[in-house]
Amino acid sequence: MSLLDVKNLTKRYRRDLAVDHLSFSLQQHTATALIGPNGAGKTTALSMLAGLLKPTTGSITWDHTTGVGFLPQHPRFFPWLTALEFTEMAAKLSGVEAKKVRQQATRTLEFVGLAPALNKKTGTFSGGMKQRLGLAQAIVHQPELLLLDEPVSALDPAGRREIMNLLKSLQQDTTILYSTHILNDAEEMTDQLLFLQQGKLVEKGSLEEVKERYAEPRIRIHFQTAEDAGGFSRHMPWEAVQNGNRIDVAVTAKGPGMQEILTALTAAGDKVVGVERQTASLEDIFMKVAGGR
Ligand SMILES: Nc1ncnc2c1ncn2[C@@H]1O[C@H](COP(=O)(O)OP(=O)(O)OP(=O)(O)O)[C@@H](O)[C@H]1O
Repeated sequence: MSLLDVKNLTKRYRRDLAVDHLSFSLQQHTATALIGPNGAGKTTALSMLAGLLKPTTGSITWDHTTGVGFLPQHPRFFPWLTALEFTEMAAKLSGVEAKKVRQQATRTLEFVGLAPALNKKTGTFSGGMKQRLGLAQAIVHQPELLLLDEPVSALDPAGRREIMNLLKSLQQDTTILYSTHILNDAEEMTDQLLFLQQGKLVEKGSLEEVKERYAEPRIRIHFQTAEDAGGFSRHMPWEAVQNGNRIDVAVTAKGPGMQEILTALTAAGDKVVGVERQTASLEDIFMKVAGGR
């Protein structure tokens, strides 16, 4: 069942189209990753969905009883409030019942790993702590739909891992739409990928569908030395890319078949130390899509 339907959503700033006829749906309890280069329109799209920005044209259809939580790209806090005071304020503003506010805020702060900082002023918080607090204010009212603008991009790898794990645990009973620059994260938590470029949706589908569409299998061959790799690729009739002691051979309709490669490898004997099959990573696909294939 779709929780939200977006049709031809467009935002124009003077002559520039920041978001250009964007259409997609969010199915309940799924995670959707919105990816695209700087300036692609991710923040503008999320801000319209969060109701903070008026679309120029297009429609956003959803059941208005659905609770929505939003984490902006650069969340701001009142530095003189403690984490608990701030989260309680967010809970009240989001309509949490007065008698449940304290308990709900405390539990949420514990969930995002801020239990030791409950009574610390937010003005003293590190970037990672602020990001956790931003997430806490977005989820304190247990929304069904969570919109997150770059929830992990500002964090170090350990912080990213932790927040991604928190988001994955929320995914069981929440629908999540999040933007990210970190493609490994998108690969990890996504039922649907939306690639934005210059405001337009240029690719959409599940991770498997998108990978299948851009699949370009390659065989990676590792040699003892870079000289061995160079010698092999010079005497080989196929197109290969050398990188130190390894080469990548594209397996295409016109290129070599597996059998031919294996025969060539046998001839190379003990200069070869390993062979592996590679498929396109999301990073490769992103470069192709963003590069205007
Ligand atoms: N208030 C504004 N006035 C004019 N142009 C704007 C405004 N906000 C955004 N834009 C333009 O709209 C386009 C999309 O910007 P947006 O911030 O939505 O992209 P983004 O994908 O979130 O980028 P980033 O990854 O850098 O955050 C950009 O060309 C930007 O310059």
